[in-house]
Amino acid sequence: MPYDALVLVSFGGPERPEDVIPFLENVTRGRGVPPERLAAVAEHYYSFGGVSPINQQNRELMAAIEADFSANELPLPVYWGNRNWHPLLTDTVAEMKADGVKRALAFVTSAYGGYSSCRQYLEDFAKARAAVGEGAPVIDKLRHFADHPGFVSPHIDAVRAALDTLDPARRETTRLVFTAHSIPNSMAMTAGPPPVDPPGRYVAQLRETAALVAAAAAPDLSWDLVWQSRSGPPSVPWLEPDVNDHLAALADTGVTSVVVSPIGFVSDHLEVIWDLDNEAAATAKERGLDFVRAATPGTDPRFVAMVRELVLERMEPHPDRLRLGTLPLWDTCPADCCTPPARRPSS
Ligand SMILES: CC1=C(CCC(=O)O)c2cc3nc(cc4[nH]c(cc5[nH]c(cc1n2)c(C)c5CCC(=O)O)c(CCC(=O)O)c4C)C(CCC(=O)O)=C3C
Ligand SMILES: [Fe+2]
Repeated sequence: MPYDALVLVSFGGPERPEDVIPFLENVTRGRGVPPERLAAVAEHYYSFGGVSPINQQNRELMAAIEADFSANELPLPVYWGNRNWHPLLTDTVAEMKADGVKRALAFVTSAYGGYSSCRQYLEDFAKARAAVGEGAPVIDKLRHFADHPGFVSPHIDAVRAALDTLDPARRETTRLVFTAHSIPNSMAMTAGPPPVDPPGRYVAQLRETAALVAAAAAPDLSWDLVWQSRSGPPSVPWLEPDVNDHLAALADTGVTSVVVSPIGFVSDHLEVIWDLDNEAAATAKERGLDFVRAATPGTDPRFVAMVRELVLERMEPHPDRLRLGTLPLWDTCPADCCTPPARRPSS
């Protein structure tokens, strides 16, 4: 077997109030995020006792992957490391080296292309390996899974289940609203291998996934793809419309009910439970919209099995790709894919 471990790599989040600010500093170092935005986001974390749910969700995902590997006789140990908070990827890579791991596959908890969602993770691998030095394992990232049935099917079922809670008499004025993390327009325009076709790989993949989920879950309903959790200085343009503005606009055109499906994410982390369950839900209420947020894959068995399928696929010489979409796909990103944004001096 050419690989001897799997490493789960994620964003990371604080689990104690005193870790919130150091975590936010790690996330935003050199990114030009204004202090007012940071202070506001710190409050979102404090309102949950300073505990982001993301680490516990990754512990559960890791346990589910281990159980699935073992049930399917795939003898790979599973590790977990984060970009921004403990367990930090560098410490994990050091542990992997100490355990004698030579060559690992990485499953990143982000389905799509783009700098923040893909290339920055490759940079995280390189930084961690450089810090560990001689003998650090090689780390190969598994492919984008935006259109993998193990990711799309749980989203389809979640949208169906959400729709089932809404008033069927209002079906004709019900709308599906898919959301993903906003990114700067400039980052969207460089997402993918050059020359990047507009609107960039991140947006193109999200549109394709949204279309797949909508077509299967509710072909009779209209849908939109909108953006959430905008960061950065107000002067820098990010993908729009924001989900809150969009909900208000929908209410003005006679929509009565919305299912909000966070297809940009794999679990109910803080961006989901604050920005949607709290903020977007409040916007909907203010505008008199019936609102229901669809679930994320989390530890859905199909999503967990997908990780194994991606690993096995990667070990095949001529892999048969399990996928529902048609956008170009590759195992190894070209070196000039998703160019990093210009760095801003840290404040
Ligand atoms: C594309 C994308 C994903 C999806 C792909 C992936 O999952 O990787 C994602 C996920 C997440 N983003 C998260 C949290 C944050 N993101 C921030 C800031 C930023 N995100 C960006 C993009 C993305 N972010 C960008 C371009 C910035 C500006 C700074 C920069 O240029 O890098 C900030 C700073 C404060 C602020 O919001 O301004 C925080 C706290 C959490 C953890 C939630 C938890 O704790 O449960 C998760 C999963
Ligand atoms: Fe983010």
